[in-house]
Amino acid sequence: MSAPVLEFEDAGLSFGPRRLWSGLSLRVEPGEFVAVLGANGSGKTSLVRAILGLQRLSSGRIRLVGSPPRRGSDDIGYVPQQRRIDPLTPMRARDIVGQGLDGHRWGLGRQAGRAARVRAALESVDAAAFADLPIGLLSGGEQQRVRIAQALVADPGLLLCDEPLLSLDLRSQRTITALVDRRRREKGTAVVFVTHEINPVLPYVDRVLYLADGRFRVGSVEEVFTSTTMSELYGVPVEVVRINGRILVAGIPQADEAHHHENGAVSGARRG
Ligand SMILES: Nc1ncnc2c1ncn2[C@@H]1O[C@H](COP(=O)(O)OP(=O)(O)OP(=O)(O)O)[C@@H](O)[C@H]1O
Repeated sequence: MSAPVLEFEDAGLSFGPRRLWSGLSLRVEPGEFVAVLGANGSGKTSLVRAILGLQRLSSGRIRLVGSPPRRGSDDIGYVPQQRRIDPLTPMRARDIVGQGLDGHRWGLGRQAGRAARVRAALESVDAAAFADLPIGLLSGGEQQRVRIAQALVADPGLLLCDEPLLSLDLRSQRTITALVDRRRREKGTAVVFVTHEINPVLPYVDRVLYLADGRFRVGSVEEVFTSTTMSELYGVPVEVVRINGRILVAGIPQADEAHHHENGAVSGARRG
């Protein structure tokens, strides 16, 4: 078996008396697509911060290509939560992608080599056509493709995405998820993809890490998205049904119908 790109060993994180998760063991292999789901406040972003070396664990350890996480690691391409960029931002798409090389081993190379890398990264997300456009003038979905190109330009072993689909329409969601899938298939890049909505990633996910109420479950979609597992995780009856290939989850405590259920799906929850 190949060495894991990312490994959690009996990892735990608590803030004071509040336990987000503990006893988490997980190996993410090259090319694997792992979706991280859970209610608001369940600890998804804290998990991302721990992988980035920005948050110390309370127990256990994380290994990234065999080493402890550290800030600015070459091994991670990070896509932060989607947010609109100011239309007046003067940078071009290619400048944004080039920032992904700053501080990396590729960043100091010849200018021609750098330009070729940036071009290849933009092509890999089908964004070459807007390389010279100001980033602020692109649509939300186009901006997100540029962010993914920035994350991939230094050729990391792990693509770490924190809710990259937020505020994107269904078509853009499909484009982004398909591009991420293509990358991991072609280059073996492992993917950890935080999302509150399983349906957009359903065709691609190998495993799910679902966080809830200090508990978690790791497994295939079929293993995690069952009424039994979800009811155990939340400690109340939760119903999971499949309709037309989509997963609907009903009964998560204090679900905020308005906040998280775009596309008609019910799979998130907001805890007050
Ligand atoms: N540095 C910190 N100190 C104390 N509590 C923290 C700290 N960071 C996060 N928390 C708490 O830990 C919990 C989990 O936060 P986190 O942002 O990881 O959740 P999340 O699953 O990403 O939520 P959301 O879906 O709303 O983004 C929250 O209750 C948060 O207030």
